[in-house]
Formats: sequence, C-alpha cells, structure tokens
Amino acid sequence: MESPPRDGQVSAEPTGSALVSRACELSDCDPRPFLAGRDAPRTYWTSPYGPEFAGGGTAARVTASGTDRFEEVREDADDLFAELDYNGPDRARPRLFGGFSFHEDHDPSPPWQGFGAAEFVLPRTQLTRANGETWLTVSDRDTTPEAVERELAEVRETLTDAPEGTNSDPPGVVAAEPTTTREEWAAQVSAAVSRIEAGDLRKVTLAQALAVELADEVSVPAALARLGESYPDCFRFCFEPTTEGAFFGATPERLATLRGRTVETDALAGSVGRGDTPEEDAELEASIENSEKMAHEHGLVVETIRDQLSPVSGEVRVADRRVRKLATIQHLWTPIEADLTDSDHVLSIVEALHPTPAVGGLPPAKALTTIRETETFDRGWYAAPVGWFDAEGDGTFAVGIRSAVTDGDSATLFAGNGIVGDSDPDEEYEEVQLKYRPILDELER
Ligand SMILES: C=C(O[C@@H]1C=C(C(=O)O)C=C[C@H]1O)C(=O)O
Repeated sequence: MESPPRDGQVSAEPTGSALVSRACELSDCDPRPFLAGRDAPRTYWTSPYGPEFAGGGTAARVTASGTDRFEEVREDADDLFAELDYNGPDRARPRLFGGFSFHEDHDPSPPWQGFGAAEFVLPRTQLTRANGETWLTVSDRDTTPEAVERELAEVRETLTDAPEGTNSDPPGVVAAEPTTTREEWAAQVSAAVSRIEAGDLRKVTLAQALAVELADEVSVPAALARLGESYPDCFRFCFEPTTEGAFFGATPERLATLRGRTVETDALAGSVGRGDTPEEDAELEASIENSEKMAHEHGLVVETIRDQLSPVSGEVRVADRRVRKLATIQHLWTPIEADLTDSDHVLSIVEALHPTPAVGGLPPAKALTTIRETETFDRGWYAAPVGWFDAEGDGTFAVGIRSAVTDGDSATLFAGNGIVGDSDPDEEYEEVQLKYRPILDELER
C-alpha cells in the first residue's frame, strides 16, 4: 500500500470553495470501461500492491516549464489544494496525476504533442480501488457542493451502465523502425567509453527508440491490464493529456514515495535476461551478482542517491543489494529509505533525484549533454518522473521506463542502458532490446 489510511480529512470548507470534491463508494468498477467512458485528459496509475487509480476529464490542470518547473508545479498545486473542500474518506481524496519531461528544456513535438515539460491533471472523475474497496470522486472548480454531489450521483448512474466489449486484443505490429542501427549504436557506445576512459564522464545511460506501425488501434487500458498479468511487480501508468497521444508503461523503478517524512526509492541498474530453464536462469543471475562491471555501475547509482538524500534526511537506510526478477529481465536492485529531518513535498524529492544515474549518468550535467549530443530522437517523457501527489505533498513517482507513447495507430517505444568504462557495444545492444519486450509483447499479436 502506498498510503496507510488516515483518519483526518484533507480540509473542509463549507461553501464557495474554488475546488470542491465529493466521493461515494461503488460496489466495484473495472478501470477499462471506466476509462473508455471518459474524455481526455485520461490517466491511469497503479503501484504493485495498490492503490489503483483511473481518472478522466479536468477539474484543474497544473503546468510549468523551464528550470523552476518542479517548484512552479508545487506552488500552483499548493494554491489549488488550499481551496479544497472535500469531506470524503482519505483513500478517495483527490490527487494530481502527471509527470515531467526528461530534459527541462522540452519542446512538445511529435510523437510528444500535448506533453509539456511538467503537466498535471486533477481529474473531474477519479476511480480509486484499494483494500477491496472502490470509490468514485468527482471534483470541480468554482461551483457548489450541491452541484458536485449531483454530478457524482449522475456519473455513478452511468457507471452501472458501463459500455461492454472493451476487452480488446493486442493490435499487432506491421512494421518496426529503430532509430539506431547496430553500427550507429556501436559508434555511440565507443564514443561514450572513450569519454569515460579520458576521465570526462563516469557513466552515461544511452537509449534508443523503436517506431512501430500498428495493424489496429491499440487500447491502452487493455494493454495495461495485460501488463498487470505479466509484470505484477511493476508500476503501471498511462497519461493522456489530449486525444493526440498517450504515454504508458510498466516500470519496475520507483523514483520516490513520500509518506509523511519517510522516503522510499530504488537503485535499479545492471541487467541480464531470464533463462529458459531454472539452471540457465540461476547462471544468468549469478553472472550479474558476480560481475565487477555491474557492481560498479550499480554502486554509482546507490552512492549518488545516498548523497542526494543525505542533506535532507537524518539517516539513509540502504538495504542489501539483491536481484529483482521480472518476466523477461533481471536487475540488480537496492531498495533505499530515508527519514526527512523536516516535512517536505514529494516534488522536492523528485527534483533532487531526477535523473538518477540509472537513466542519466555521472557527473549529471556532462551526462545530460552527452545524451543530447548522442541520441537522435526526443526522449520526451521517457525515463522521467511519472506519478501523483496529494494536498499534503505525499505521493509516488516512478521512472517512466519500459514505456511507449502512442497516437493509437502507431507507437514509439524507448529503451536504454547504462554505459561504463568496460561496456561492450554488442552486449549493451542486446540488453537494450530486452527492455523493449514488455511493451512490444503487448502490441504484437
Ligand atoms: C534505461 C532503462 O533502464 C535502466 C537501466 C538499467 C541498466 O543499465 O541496467 C536498468 C534499469 C533501469 O534503471 C530502460 O529500461 O530503458
């Protein structure tokens, strides 16, 4: 569970509030027909052990760009939540859902049309499923509680008549065009390795994109439901700011959860495939556990996260390194926790941690310049923070990897790998292909 139940309400003002939210319990509601019945912006989020959220429409939108984007979102959200009139249970409280682009100077152009440098939506209707309960929350601005209560009752009625036939199969892939050939990749990796050997860089994560043409229109809610079966331990998300595009994925990597003063994050770096037999799988597992190169690559991520959290927390608890097994890949993984010395907002933690060297590199500024100069596609929101936060500043963000952006008929998939001094271009190429698998498998028939 991301947030333990709390007794208090977020805030309650009698009437005339700028933002009014009301909630009611439902017997149950599948997020697929719920989302099919909503207009963009639409949003979906679930962490491995819940809660699960689906949202449609806009009660409020918070956007920002440039170097102060994290702070600007936080300030605008604080103003918005300061006016909140909500009298429902804590678990159904309204939240802002969204994310950020990887680079701060992001310019939304295809396939990223509609995706700003920071983009959050407080849904007009929010479905929350947690602990066996399902709640519907309706929010609106500059209105009365009576009007919101009426709308809540109306929406609830339509949900009992949820559209049928929303179960859809994978769309099928008719063509796939990589941005980077094997030869180009080898040249890119070799150039990065030379910079690392020259002492200019310590690590950089280079990525590729794969543009796929689909045979049929993809149903993202259906793809996310299938991903839940094959990747139950991952955060699954979809953010669709306009009808022009949806960014979705199933990521194993938590960027930050803030609950009260406790921060949870992950160092996840170092990858190998899964074996076809238990013996082969154990051999592969041993190969990453015993690899000096992977220990170095992973250690840089752990050390950087520790350094980033130390100034704001009393103690940083670094768990033992272990192997995290997913359906198609296994990773070196170190869960990390810290207790903040002062109360803070999850966005401040997100700002401090993004990008971790697992998706950026070290030193950060040089790695980002290398990424910009090397990659021939736009990362957009790939490998960037996606998630939600609430009026208290609590929330969860994941790293938007194992992901794709789609306009329905086509999709662009993204995958990358950390490069260090002894990286071999061919091995790194194979590892990157593994990281397309979660999404590609859901698109292929
Ligand atoms: C960059 C990606 O994955 C990241 C890089 C990893 C690596 O270099 O081994 C492992 C997990 C992620 O932190 C991706 O999936 O696209």
